[in-house]
Amino acid sequence: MPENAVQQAPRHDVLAADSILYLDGVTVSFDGFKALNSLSFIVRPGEMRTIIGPNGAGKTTMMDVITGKTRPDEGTVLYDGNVDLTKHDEAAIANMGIGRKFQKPTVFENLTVFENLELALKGPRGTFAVLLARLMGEQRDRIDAVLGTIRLTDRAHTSAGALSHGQKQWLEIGMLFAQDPRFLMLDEPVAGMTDAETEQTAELLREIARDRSVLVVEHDMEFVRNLDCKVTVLHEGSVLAEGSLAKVQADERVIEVYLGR
Ligand SMILES: Nc1ncnc2c1ncn2[C@@H]1O[C@H](COP(=O)(O)OP(=O)(O)OP(=O)(O)O)[C@@H](O)[C@H]1O
Repeated sequence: MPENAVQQAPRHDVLAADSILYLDGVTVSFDGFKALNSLSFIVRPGEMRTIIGPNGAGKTTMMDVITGKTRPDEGTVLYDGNVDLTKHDEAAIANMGIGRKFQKPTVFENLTVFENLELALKGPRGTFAVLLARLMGEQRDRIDAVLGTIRLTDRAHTSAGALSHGQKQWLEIGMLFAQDPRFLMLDEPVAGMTDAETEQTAELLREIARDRSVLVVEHDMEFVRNLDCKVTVLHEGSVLAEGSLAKVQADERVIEVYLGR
């Protein structure tokens, strides 16, 4: 190579540099069927992103790849610009600050709201034994702050089992938020919520997203509109369209495979 030639950086180094999540050409096959088919998209630090798409588009598989539950057959999955997530297991990835909320709430019904948050704060996947340890003042303040964010301050000493479905979802979001993740993924957080709860959930997620990255998989278009962020449309394991909700809603291909049905 001539002495003054500029060496071309690999594409992913350039594009990944300013990303919290970078997927490039990610393929996952199940018995020859491609659940993800060269999936590529980028989430910037501090960004909130919604992922929409018909059933079977690959949304769950995508989250499984990010959290280390499923290994891709091909492709690049980088966190924070340079951490190759395909080389780490689920526990290590959770410890890096990637939180995932599954569709159904899994709070401890017999414990109070406060105790649930206390467990979440005492360490990932905390045990009951840690309840015996005294809370530091700082942790108490953190729980109080989280209670405010998830709109459950006045339910702090109610048992979680007595909460409405929507409030249980908020509590679980709070349990993840308490651990201060840098990147939070939520799977259909408003499924089964009332309209009022759905609206409040959009508000609380926008608050949470002020100082972290959030990725929301969702079908409820009114909720997606309220989140007011960039939307990525998945179809057959790849990105079909990306942009503002208005832009993807006007896309003929999106209407055909998803919205128009
Ligand atoms: N473990 C598996 N073995 C075989 N096929 C699978 C497996 N997991 C997912 N699939 C298939 O891969 C495709 C993508 O599934 P995935 O669950 O990721 O889609 P999705 O977008 O999350 O759908 P939904 O909105 O219904 O949850 C589907 O056709 C599904 O049947």
